Amino acid sequence: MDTNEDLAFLKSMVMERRLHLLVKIHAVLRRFGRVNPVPYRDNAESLASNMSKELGNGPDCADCSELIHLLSSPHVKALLSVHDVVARKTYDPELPPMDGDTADEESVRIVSLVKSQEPLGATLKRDGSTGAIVVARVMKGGTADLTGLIHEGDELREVNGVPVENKNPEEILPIMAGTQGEVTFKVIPAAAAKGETSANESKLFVRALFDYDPELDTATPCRAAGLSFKRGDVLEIFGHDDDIWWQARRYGDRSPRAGLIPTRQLQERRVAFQRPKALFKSHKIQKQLTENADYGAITGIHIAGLRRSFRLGRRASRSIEESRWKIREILGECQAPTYLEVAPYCWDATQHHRLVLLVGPRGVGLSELKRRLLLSDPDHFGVAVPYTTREKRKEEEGVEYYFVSRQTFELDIVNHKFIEYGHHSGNYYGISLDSVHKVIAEGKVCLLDVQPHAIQFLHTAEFKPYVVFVKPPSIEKLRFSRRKAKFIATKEQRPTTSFKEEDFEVMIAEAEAMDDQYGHLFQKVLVNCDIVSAFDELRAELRKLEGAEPQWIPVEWTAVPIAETLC
Ligand SMILES: Nc1ncnc2c1ncn2[C@@H]1O[C@H](COP(=O)(O)OP(=O)(O)OP(=O)(O)O)[C@@H](O)[C@H]1O
Repeated sequence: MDTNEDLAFLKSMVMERRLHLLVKIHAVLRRFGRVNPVPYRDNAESLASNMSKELGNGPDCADCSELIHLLSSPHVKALLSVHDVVARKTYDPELPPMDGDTADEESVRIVSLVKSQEPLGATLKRDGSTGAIVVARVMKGGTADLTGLIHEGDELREVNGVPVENKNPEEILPIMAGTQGEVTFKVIPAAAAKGETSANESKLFVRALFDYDPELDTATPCRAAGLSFKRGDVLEIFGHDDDIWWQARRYGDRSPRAGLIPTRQLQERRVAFQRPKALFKSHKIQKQLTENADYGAITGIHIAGLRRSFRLGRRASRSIEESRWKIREILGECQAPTYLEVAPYCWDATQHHRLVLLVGPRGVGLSELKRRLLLSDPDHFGVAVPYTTREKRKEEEGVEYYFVSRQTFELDIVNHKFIEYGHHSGNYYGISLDSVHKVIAEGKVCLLDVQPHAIQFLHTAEFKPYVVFVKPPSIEKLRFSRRKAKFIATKEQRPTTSFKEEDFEVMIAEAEAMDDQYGHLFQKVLVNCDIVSAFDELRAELRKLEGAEPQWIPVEWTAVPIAETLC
């Protein structure tokens, strides 16, 4: 028993008079079942009728009159009729033949539902053409749905004996509110209700890529029936044949009742209206990124993928993929972030690990978190070794860098081998897909910090990327937590410097811009305030990827092609 509401519902149910009568009938039937009585005859009804007639034709007598009166009472007649049915074991009802006049008559259904504190889970509307009150929606998992007695399109004639013709839907609610427990409806069933549809509905799970609050939605047909959700929530969708409103339930919610949410089409149309604003914002931020392209951070440790020169270089120029993404966005070709169809996925040891992508504004602590993960378990985590065209010093090939010629590097750029690349002090630096493949092939979790535009490039069934967005805390907490931290200085050789107020402001602005533009691609948002807690949280989150609990991943990543035969 979860809530007081459930208790109240159970109490009202066990106090129902009809339930008591049913229990009594059950007890009596069980008693008689044990005796196993055999019917003496199966025509008690006609026998009683004949007897009444004969007694009526006979002499007057008080006892005879009383018996005639008794046998002609509807209850006794009904009892004898039921007796005959049971004796003959002919339980299928025999319907009277339909004559021409009654064939077109409306069939009326009386439906009785037991009401708890919760709404019954159906929305009503007034039919524009007929003025009738009809059931607009039956919310999945609500009381009305669970009984199977009320269907979409049913026309309401009476509620608790009160006719509802010419009433507005809002006037009907008080009629129901006045009663405790049972609510009775007189309905004309919708034609569609005669066929069962819900059992065959296919299940659809989506991840919401935006926040939704029905209270703020002026277009919703019924605010009270709306379902609020946050970006990242997994939703189970029912009745997805409606173009405007879906019924949905948040996965893992205890309430079985579904709520209304905008459909993908509706949300895409809404986003299309907002797009020019988003574009303007992202351009502004992009300018900031370029102006501040020299920032980096110090790790003090020489692990591949954490080298300062690479990190400085990667920011100096935009990758080809970024340019493409930008162009697509400007042309409005990219899909509006609405819902992503997802399916449950469980990693097992026979598969490669998912790629872990860390994104965040400059200086937020991506390298620090990566470094701590590597040190915590070097056999489990790995980072992709970058490629460079600079001269090899006292380094080992493939440990800190792969050293390649300028010509090879440029060919690889043309062949889209780089996830990201950049220029620093006249040399190219870049992370190639080959480096990522190598780490994955070693059976390790590949940790990669990328600019967010690169996520799309890696969003494939092969990598199944798990994207962690590392964001800064409030500016006050940043000032306090970073007071001893050193930030990589510029390439003009100031080796290290402390964070300045301006760095914090840029960090927060960049984080907001990233969240606005790419937030729908993030699976985890990690606030890096205290480094120890942030690391622990990240470590725990990454452990979950290998746990028994299913992860929700895009459905196309799980699709196994079904072989077809040409005949
Ligand atoms: N939570 C934290 N508390 C205090 N110092 C931190 C925290 N997180 C990171 N730092 C420090 O801040 C500095 C910058 O961090 P880091 O180098 O990891 O940034 P980054 O996100 O990799 O950015 P970039 O790639 O631009 O260097 C480092 O000195 C790091 O040790």
